[in-house]
Amino acid sequence: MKPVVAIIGRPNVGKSTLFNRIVRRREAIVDNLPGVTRDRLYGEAVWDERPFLVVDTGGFLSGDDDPFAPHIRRQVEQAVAESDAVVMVLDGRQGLSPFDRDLTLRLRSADQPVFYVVNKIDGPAQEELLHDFYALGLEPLYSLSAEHGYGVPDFLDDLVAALPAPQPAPEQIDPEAVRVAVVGRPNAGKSSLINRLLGQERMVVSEVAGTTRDAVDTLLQRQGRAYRFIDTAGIRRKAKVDLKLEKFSIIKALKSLEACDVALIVLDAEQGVTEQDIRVAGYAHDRGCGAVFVANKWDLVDARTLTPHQFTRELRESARFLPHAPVLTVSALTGQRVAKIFPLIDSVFAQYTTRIGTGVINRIVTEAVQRNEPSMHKGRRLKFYYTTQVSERPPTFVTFVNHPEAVHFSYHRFLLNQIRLQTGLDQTPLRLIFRQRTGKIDFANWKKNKQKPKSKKTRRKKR
Ligand SMILES: Nc1nc2c(ncn2[C@@H]2O[C@H](COP(=O)(O)OP(=O)(O)OP(=O)(O)O)[C@@H](O)[C@H]2O)c(=O)[nH]1
Ligand SMILES: Nc1nc2c(ncn2[C@@H]2O[C@H](COP(=O)(O)OP(=O)(O)OP(=O)(O)O)[C@@H](O)[C@H]2O)c(=O)[nH]1
Repeated sequence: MKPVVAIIGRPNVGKSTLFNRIVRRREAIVDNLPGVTRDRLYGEAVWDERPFLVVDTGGFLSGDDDPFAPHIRRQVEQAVAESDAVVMVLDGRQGLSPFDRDLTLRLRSADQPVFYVVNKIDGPAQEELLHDFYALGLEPLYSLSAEHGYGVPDFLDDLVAALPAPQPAPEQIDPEAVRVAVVGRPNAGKSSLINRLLGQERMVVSEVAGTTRDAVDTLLQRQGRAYRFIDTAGIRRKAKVDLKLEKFSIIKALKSLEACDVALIVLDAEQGVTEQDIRVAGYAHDRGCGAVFVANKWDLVDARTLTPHQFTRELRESARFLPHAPVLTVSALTGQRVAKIFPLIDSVFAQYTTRIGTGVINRIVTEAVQRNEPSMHKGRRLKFYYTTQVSERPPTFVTFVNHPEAVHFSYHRFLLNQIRLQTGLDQTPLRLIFRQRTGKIDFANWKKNKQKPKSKKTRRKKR
């Protein structure tokens, strides 16, 4: 699992510029489907072969919010508490503000490593702007230019060195259990739903140390199968004491999604589909986990004005990037249809972990290509040589092509839809990756070739 780095600081110091610089190289390649551009508060980054997630907390606030407003303080404090490292950005041109002093005092008691970054130092000549910051005794202090990149590599070297050691992938921690994340905006009914789910039948429920930092998971057995509800022990207890301190936490949601197989995305059906719901769904999409939309509070919906069918259509329209997530309308309050959730988790999980034999997938793609040939590329025909499943969670296929970069996204989508249709995998995300392959493939030795890629020299000879 990837560690999370939170970027904090007052408005306009350059948090989003720094964020973009850190994640830029990755962002361009993560999404290949159109219509998925969303306003992102977080991104994946890799430095020195260490992957991590970066969260731009500036996105939590609107531009002119008073930095001393209690809700903003709380957001920042929460971000600090939940991340694995904190980057506090300061403005080298504006100097220190009361807000900076206040925040740095609070950060002294943080458990995580804190990096102080003085931004807008666009070259060595400007280092003298740093005196004030040194005087405050901030350590470690980095001067850099997020805009131009000056000083950024050194800073990143130290940042990744301070991150916790990479954790084993969740499926290795707990190979038996289905890991479930329950996410959704505040007040959607997550805790009510969890309590209703866990109370619905005779189940052995226990709390275990979490798969994410500082979290306590809920473990349960149901009909001979184990489920791990990630970071939910706190949510359950909170409902009992009715303590409503916590607000929406993007970092918590991200971490739970990182660690899960199946996400229950809880919505408040009475409120309709909101932007925040779609944002949460977007995280699930990015993560590539299985997902189920749980439209809660259905008891409050007037059946004459909104049918489950209409609600589903509205949701599908807004979350087009998750067409495979089943939608279920429930009421945590009355228990209506809550019993259908576990069977849905099971069927999504089964698809999410499916393996399709090479012969089968290869035939599906070959036939699809024969039926609907791709357009030419620079006067040459695109050739699809061979398809195989390379991993599951989610099922991921690689197709070898003579010109991978020339496959149009609509053709990519066509092939994915064909795979969906022919395999019946309609409830899980699927991935299809195109790889370069020139000339004919040696089927018998394909596996061997994959492990030991041919040297450039022999490949050139083949052409
Ligand atoms: N000269 C200089 N300007 C910078 C640098 N980094 C950011 N800026 C400028 O500072 C301004 C604010 O940058 P943002 O990245 O939007 O700041 P932010 O902290 O995300 O702001 P909020 O979204 O309001 O929280 C922009 O006009 C940037 O162009 C830098 O390294 N040098
Ligand atoms: N009518 C009705 N009310 C519900 C239902 N589920 C939850 N509620 C109410 O909605 C409110 C929020 O429920 P919670 O379970 O605390 O929601 P949550 O998503 O855990 O909230 P946060 O802690 O803010 O994230 C409470 O007043 C619940 O009683 C439901 O199915 N029907």
